[in-house]
Amino acid sequence: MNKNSKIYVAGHRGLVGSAILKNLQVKGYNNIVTRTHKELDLTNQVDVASFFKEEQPEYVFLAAAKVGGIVANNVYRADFIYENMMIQNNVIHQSYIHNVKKLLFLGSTCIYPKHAPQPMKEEYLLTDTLEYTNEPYAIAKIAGIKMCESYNLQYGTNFISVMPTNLYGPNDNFDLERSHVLPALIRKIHLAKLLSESRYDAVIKDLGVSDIEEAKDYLATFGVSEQSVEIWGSGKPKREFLWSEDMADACVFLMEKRDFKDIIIANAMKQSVETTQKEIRNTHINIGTGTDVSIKELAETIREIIGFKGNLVFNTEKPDGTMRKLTDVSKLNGLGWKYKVALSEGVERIYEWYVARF
Ligand SMILES: NC(=O)C1=CN([C@@H]2O[C@H](COP(=O)(O)OP(=O)(O)OC[C@H]3O[C@@H](n4cnc5c(N)ncnc54)[C@H](OP(=O)(O)O)[C@@H]3O)[C@@H](O)[C@H]2O)C=CC1
Ligand SMILES: C[C@H]1O[C@H](OP(=O)(O)OP(=O)(O)OC[C@H]2O[C@@H](n3cnc4c(=O)[nH]c(N)nc43)[C@H](O)[C@@H]2O)[C@@H](O)[C@@H](O)C1=O
Repeated sequence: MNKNSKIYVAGHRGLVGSAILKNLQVKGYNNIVTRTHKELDLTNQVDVASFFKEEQPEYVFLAAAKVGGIVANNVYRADFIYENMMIQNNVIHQSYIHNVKKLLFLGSTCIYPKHAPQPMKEEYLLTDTLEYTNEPYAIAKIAGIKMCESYNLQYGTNFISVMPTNLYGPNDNFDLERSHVLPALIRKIHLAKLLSESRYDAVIKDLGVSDIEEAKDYLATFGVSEQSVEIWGSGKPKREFLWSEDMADACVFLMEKRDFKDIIIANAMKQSVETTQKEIRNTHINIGTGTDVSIKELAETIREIIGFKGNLVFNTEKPDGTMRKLTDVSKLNGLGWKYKVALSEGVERIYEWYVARF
């Protein structure tokens, strides 16, 4: 990519897309194309084809997707599989039709088997069954990886796939039902603290309701009160969290440095056919920190940073999901990239961002 290359960032207002856009702008890329969801619905085949014909982007970051936490994935199963498959089919296929030089597809570590050995290496893909709560989303993501791989092999395209761990940062979704754990706990614990300090105007404003009784009733449905905050599940599952701006930096780094064709050619030159085929099946790359914490530890860190004195109550009626999904990041580290923002620093930053924003 050179600084004048035409780059399309799909999903540029989301958690990851907004961080990729910022990273590219800071690095001096000056020919970036974007469309909001309202301007271009990526599930619409005809509209996506017209967009590519009109704009002819040279590089594509595919950060638009239907995304949500464990309950959203479990409840809106049809939406997760349908929308994600439609978005990625349209964008990947049109990128091939319009000779896009390189595309970066974002998968997720939930593509790996529920009981994969830890830490999870790229080669564990498709070796066992998936976690059921997010199976439709994971199957869509696996189809995306295989689509990139298949187009590369059949048509000689240069489409690369990355598998990020759980992400958090500015422009995240803070919805109490549909979001991921980290933004959900930031908001729940923040609101509990405001209640405990009788800062009712701030609670009403945050929730957009008309009075404090309505706010308290609503929060009670999520187990939030001045004395305590409900944490879903047992608190025992472990998760690995990566700051979204580090994630964006890794994406731009890989887009600049990594080529599918080079990997294939290099491997074919030096290895047996069998090893080359194995490598072709594992061209996706994990993006993460390589360290994880339990949900209980995460909740305690957030409670301490926010300064809430109440209790954390674990609701085991809610799903735990995968007990552990730690990435093996040796491939990424070997290419020369490592994360910068530690979890405690990231939680402080996102809490500041949340308070300033809301
Ligand atoms: N967040 C996480 O922890 C993780 C995310 N990922 C992956 O990273 C990528 C980005 O996720 P993230 O930034 O968190 O998601 P967000 O929900 O924050 O952003 C998704 C973006 O996609 C846009 N979008 C969704 N549907 C459509 C559509 N039909 N047409 C056009 N635009 C659409 C959204 O627009 P709008 O808001 O207007 O609908 C939004 O800008 C996804 O592929 C996700 O699977 C992978 C692992 C972890
Ligand atoms: C990124 C990843 O995100 C999803 O997977 P997940 O990691 O299981 O997602 P999560 O962040 O929602 O939960 C992590 C853990 O935390 C617990 N937990 C506690 N209390 C709250 C809570 O209040 N909200 C949420 N959401 N979870 C909570 C929750 O019960 C679980 O044990 C995938 O569906 C898929 O989208 C995907 O790839």
